[in-house]
Amino acid sequence: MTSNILDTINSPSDLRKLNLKQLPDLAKQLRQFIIDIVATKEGHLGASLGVVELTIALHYVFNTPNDLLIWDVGHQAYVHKLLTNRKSNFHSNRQLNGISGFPKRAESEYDTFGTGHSSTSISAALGMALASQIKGDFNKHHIAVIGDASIASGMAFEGLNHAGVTTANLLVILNDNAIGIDPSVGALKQYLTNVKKGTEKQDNIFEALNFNYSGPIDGHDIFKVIAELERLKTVKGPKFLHIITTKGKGLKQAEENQVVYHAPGKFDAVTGDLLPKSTKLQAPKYQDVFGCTLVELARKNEKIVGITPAMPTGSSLKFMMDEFPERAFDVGIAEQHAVTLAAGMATQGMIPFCNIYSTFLQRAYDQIIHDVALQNLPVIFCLDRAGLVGQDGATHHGVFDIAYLRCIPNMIISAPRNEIELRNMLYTAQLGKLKNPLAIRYPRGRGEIINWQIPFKEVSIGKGEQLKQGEKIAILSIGTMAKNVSEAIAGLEVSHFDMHFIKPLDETLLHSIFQTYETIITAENGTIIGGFGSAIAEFKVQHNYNNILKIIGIPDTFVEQGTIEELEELTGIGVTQIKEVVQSYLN
Ligand SMILES: Cc1ncc(C[n+]2csc(CCOP(=O)(O)OP(=O)(O)O)c2C)c(N)n1
Ligand SMILES: CC(=O)[C@@H](O)[C@H](O)COP(=O)(O)O
Ligand SMILES: [Mg+2]
Repeated sequence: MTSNILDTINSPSDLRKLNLKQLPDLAKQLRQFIIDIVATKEGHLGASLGVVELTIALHYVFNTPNDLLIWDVGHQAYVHKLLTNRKSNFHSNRQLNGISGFPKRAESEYDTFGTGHSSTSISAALGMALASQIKGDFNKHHIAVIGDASIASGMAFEGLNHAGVTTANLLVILNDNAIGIDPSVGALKQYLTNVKKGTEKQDNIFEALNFNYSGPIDGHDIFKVIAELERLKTVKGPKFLHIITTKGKGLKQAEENQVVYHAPGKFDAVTGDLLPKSTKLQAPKYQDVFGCTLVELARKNEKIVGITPAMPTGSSLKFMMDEFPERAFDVGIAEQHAVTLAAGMATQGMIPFCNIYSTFLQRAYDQIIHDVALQNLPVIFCLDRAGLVGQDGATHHGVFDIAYLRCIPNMIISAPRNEIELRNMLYTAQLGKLKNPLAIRYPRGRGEIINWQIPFKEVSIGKGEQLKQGEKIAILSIGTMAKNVSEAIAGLEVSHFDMHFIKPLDETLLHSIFQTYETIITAENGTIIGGFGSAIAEFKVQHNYNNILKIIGIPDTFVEQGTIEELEELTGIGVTQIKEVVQSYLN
């Protein structure tokens, strides 16, 4: 019976006391630890199982935290966290007041750079390496671990391009498991496949960029990885180590179903089987309302094209990709490219539905302005995961899109309050009457309507509606915040309006509201700064109204991880908090 080595390990200095022969057992124990925790606490499983040996080797060979290690995306950093003093509180991973699901500088000195969005590690590691050079610290190593999908993103190439003309002590480790969340795509994927097969005839592209390339080596052979890392420690300048791993390594189901086990939800730690899904009839996930509706529409409208930057499953664009592979594109982790690709298509009369999570669309901000809005091209941005997303935390909450889109001329910004409204907005967007870029924001998770696939109805752009009649106070909500509002004001003599659009505002309705009610409250699942409430405040000022105005939204702070209910309460947009605000104006 092998002793439990993991019990004796809390930090890399403990790890470095082990002899090589003990490391395979440690790897086994780390794998089981992660499986046991993620099986009940949920989280990202496959990626961490794929880098157990690599993570041990890195902390074994390099003098972390003096040597600086960055995990690209960081969803694969669970082993890293277990080996850097966070084993005892790893059960709090991704939970309110617990540890983050991604590396976070404030959490540990070993988390040298916060990640969560992909493809940042090379630039950050190069920045650290050049800083070390400037400071004359020539003994420090700077290591970026980046996956095969993440290295295909533009920003990663920008980092490689710069590093290749420096003498920085930088080691880029490509963790090549041939998959992102969904299978990786593109010419680089084909190139890497050929390199692994030994059939690549072209020059090595990383050597062509002046990197000292080594590999590909088996990323699960801990002795080989350690030996290669030891060798690379003595090599000067930018280095590139190509390792081959299996996502989900060590758990049969995770290896065989890598897409699902990227983040499987709860599962049986012993058998590896997913827990049975509830058989109760449930409202659909918003992503499925998007995915199924787009297929329905695409069957009748040949101009519809769908685009996703590496999230076919997460966005449910996979349904259209399956049925219309010639009109639905996974462009890889390339949000900037996705937006301008859509713009190009729109110039040719196509109707592009560009589906990008709210948080990931942040990466393509100039493309939205420069390539789409300035040319007033009718691109339809489907912002999934808009609002608080829950356990992914601060790097992933889609709370900035209202503010970052609202200031852009020509933009139309809609926020359907439920699944039927989302369907109708998608339907309206492809009628050919749209002359502007349109953003449709909707949340992560399920809606509330079981029978949502009903006949389409055209939406009147820029029009709001009254949902409830009351006196003195009017509460204006946007999007699915309507649900919290209607629960909060149940039984109260308060009027409730769903404004449907953040831009353009329904000014006719707003004038009537400001001329009828003393107090106006706004509610949104987005930042107070620059959001929907700010737009209403601007309207109030521009038209010299003196009504009382209270804005309910996400405060000016980064919101950590937790359940959506916990975070709504924490940020003041939960039912109880909204009710307290309303009642304070009723008394
Ligand atoms: C900018 C950005 N876009 C999309 C995502 C969503 N995402 C998280 S992990 C992932 C796939 C990463 O694949 P890879 O780099 O190969 O790492 P692996 O999971 O295989 O270890 C994607 C697309 C993200 N985190 N950041
Ligand atoms: C790590 C990462 O960025 C993605 O896996 C993200 O967590 C997906 O979010 P959803 O689970 O909302 O699709
Ligand atoms: Mg990968």
